[in-house]
Amino acid sequence: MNDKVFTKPIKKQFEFDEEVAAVFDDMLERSVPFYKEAQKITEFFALKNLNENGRIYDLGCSTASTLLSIHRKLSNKAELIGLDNSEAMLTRARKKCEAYGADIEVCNADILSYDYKEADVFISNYTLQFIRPLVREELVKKIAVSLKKEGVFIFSEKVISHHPKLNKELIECYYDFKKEQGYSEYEIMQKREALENVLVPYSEEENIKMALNAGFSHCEVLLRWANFATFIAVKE
Ligand SMILES: Nc1ncnc2c1ncn2[C@@H]1O[C@H](C[S@+](CC[C@H]([NH3+])C(=O)[O-])CC(=O)[O-])[C@@H](O)[C@H]1O
Ligand SMILES: O=C(O)C(=O)Cc1ccccc1
Repeated sequence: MNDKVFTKPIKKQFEFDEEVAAVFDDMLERSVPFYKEAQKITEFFALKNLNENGRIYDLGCSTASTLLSIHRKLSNKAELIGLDNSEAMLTRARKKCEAYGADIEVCNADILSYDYKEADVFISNYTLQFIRPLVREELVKKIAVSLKKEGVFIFSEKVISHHPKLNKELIECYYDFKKEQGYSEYEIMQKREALENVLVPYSEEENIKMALNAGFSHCEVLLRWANFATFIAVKE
């Protein structure tokens, strides 16, 4: 279904409710530049770092698109676990997994309080940005602790620049992208307002610092387009 969520006046802050979940795959593909490329690069590095009988967690899995793309390429036995706290998203995730006959576990859980088992790979695409900064750092520490030695954490985020002029231009560049995707100026402004204080982006440097502070030995960018980036953090 096509995303028309912000064509009418908004009454509340942005939420991952039934209305958003129903159009979510279209919303993401039209709202995140190079979404499919970010998914492909996530899939590549996830598979490279997954051992036989290993485990991958996807935090904020939404409709399970990323885990399904990994599942399609999987040649060894592994446990794929998707976590999300929106039942509306998980209903769609389960339907898709069933349709593809994919053995993926999807759980309704808060990624902040979940009791993680040891894993080879953690993924969290466009989700940390919705976690309050103070607890965001704690979550990344928890991920680092739960990873095996040499395990990786792949995450994607909307990013800001601390150079005011450049930041303004990055946002302008992104709004041009959204217009090209068929969103009207009204929809763009409505969504911007709904996301205020809900989506809190860090800069590229702040994301890398956060990973290093959390115990990762290395973190770098795999892909960046204007204000969207995909990172990989490695645990030694
Ligand atoms: N505390 C939380 N606990 C669990 N889930 C949460 C929490 N907070 C938010 N979520 C969930 O995180 C997801 C973020 S969307 C991820 C896209 C996906 N990764 C993709 O690549 O297709 C990103 C976006 O919409 O920009 C939503 O499904 C929320 O319900
Ligand atoms: O659409 C936007 O304005 C964004 O910042 C990206 C996004 C994509 C999907 C849900 C929330 C934010």
